[in-house]
Amino acid sequence: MMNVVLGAGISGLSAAHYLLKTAQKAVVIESSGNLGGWIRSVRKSNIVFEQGPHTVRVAGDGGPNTLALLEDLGLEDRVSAIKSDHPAVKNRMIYVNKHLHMLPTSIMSLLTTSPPFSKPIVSAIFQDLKTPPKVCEDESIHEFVERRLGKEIADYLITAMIRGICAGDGKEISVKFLMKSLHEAEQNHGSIVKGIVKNVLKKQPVKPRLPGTESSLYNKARNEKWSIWSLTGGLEVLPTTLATFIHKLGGKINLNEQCTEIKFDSGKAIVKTRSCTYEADHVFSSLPAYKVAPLLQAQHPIVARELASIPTVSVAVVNLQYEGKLLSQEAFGFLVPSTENLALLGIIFDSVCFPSGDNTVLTVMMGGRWFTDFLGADPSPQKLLDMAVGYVRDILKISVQPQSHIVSVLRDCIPQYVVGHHGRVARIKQYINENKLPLSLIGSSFDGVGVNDVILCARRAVNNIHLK
Ligand SMILES: Cc1cc2nc3c(=O)[nH]c(=O)nc-3n(C[C@H](O)[C@H](O)[C@H](O)COP(=O)(O)OP(=O)(O)OC[C@H]3O[C@@H](n4cnc5c(N)ncnc54)[C@H](O)[C@@H]3O)c2cc1C
Ligand SMILES: C=Cc1c2[nH]c(c1C)Cc1[nH]c(c(CCC(=O)O)c1C)Cc1[nH]c(c(C)c1CCC(=O)O)Cc1[nH]c(c(C)c1C=C)C2
Repeated sequence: MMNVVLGAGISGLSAAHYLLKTAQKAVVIESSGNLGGWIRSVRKSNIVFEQGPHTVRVAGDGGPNTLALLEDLGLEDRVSAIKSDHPAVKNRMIYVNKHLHMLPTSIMSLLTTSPPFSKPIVSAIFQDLKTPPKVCEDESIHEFVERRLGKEIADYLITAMIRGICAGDGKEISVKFLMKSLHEAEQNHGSIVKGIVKNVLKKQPVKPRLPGTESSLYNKARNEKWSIWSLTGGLEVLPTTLATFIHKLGGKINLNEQCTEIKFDSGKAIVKTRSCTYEADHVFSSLPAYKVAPLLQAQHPIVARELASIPTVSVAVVNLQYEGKLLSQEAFGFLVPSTENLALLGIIFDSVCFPSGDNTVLTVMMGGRWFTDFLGADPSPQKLLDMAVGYVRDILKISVQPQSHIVSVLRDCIPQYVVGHHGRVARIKQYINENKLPLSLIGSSFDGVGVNDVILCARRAVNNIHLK
């Protein structure tokens, strides 16, 4: 079987790897001159600055799968793990009313009142139990949490979390993005608490693990209680190592080649680029939905319209390095809820997460859903640097100038799973199935925005064409 994979980000490279491992052929077509898509690690002054993802989670459906991939690639010794008792895991803060507040983590802290909350978090349980259910297919995560758990939790916790995962607005993002099971609990049992209790009492069948996702590395991660990890040299080591394996297994990666059209004829796919036409048995597209839409427009305008309506947001990322240990809090970083009305989304304390010598390393993230409102259409690197340094000075009280910095604008880097997203994705998949198109849509626009999600999605897509 000849397969064309569009995009050499982590999804496209993973799909090619899985295809080649099952003795299929794969050619990867990438429009830019780089591997890894949004995974970008830049070494400067002997420090690795991450412009995209910083860490990957061990937990969740995709966690074991990614660790199995690392083991397959021989990257076990490069893993830099952060255990669950590390301050970067335990301590997360939010910035509210011009102050940083540690989020409650222990049972005790849930029982006591601590600012910015006016009641103990545990009181949300009573609100949930006394609130009648609202029957609905989907709604915003803010609306759901405000109704069931209270306005403060929705305003402070939920909007911050949504900014820290998809740089989006909690009032637009679907409840199913992060709280699918809690939404189902309300729909099926009338409240979150009742749903959770019923599920605990009803013996849940053990979810079978996807074959091939077992690994000694995951067992080690479990035994040693890893929570998140990165790689020595930066996360970009993962896509570059994948590319080496793809070449070794006989696959091809064509950089600087942009796909311009996909057509289907007699069960085959015709993929056009500016310089070439490829005939393939199957196409795996890992491009963001808004970039796949025009490629399908001529032959499949209905699905193209659905794809084009999955929005994205841009994020300005400013990496900063200061001499000396200047942070007064040991934490992963802090997030800014939407209530604060700031361009700043949050700051990651990289030097708390990973050893960085006698330096303070920070990543300032700005814009997201509010990019043009606060930063304008095309902010200059100097403006973004000044804003980032200003936030660090005002909030973290670090008033010296950074020794080095990198400013980047990540255009349309994170898809937004707005209310109705899951229905839209189901319709797109149904269209592809009904029309028997030899096409798999993978990447972060559809079934999860994290690194684990997109690698797992690539694996499932490759497994699925085997079954057809
Ligand atoms: C700022 C930021 C922080 C993040 N932090 C985390 C984190 O901490 N943890 C985590 O798990 N995840 C994080 N993520 C998410 C993670 O980075 C993404 O899920 C992942 O990188 C998406 O990979 P992908 O391969 O699906 O897409 P992409 O990386 O977008 O790759 C798609 C590729 O397709 C190419 N392409 C586009 N158009 C064409 C065309 N017409 N023809 C050929 N090629 C084309 C692009 O150049 C690109 O290389 C973060 C993302 C961002 C932006
Ligand atoms: C401020 C902006 C952003 C920060 N990180 C991201 C953005 C847009 C992107 C991102 N972060 C996470 C993921 C998903 C990973 C997954 O689901 O596997 C993505 C796409 C992980 C994450 N980061 C934070 C949280 C609460 C999560 C969810 C999972 C987890 O608990 O690890 C918090 C957080 N992100 C940022 C900051 C400054 C911050 C908190 C202090 C930056």
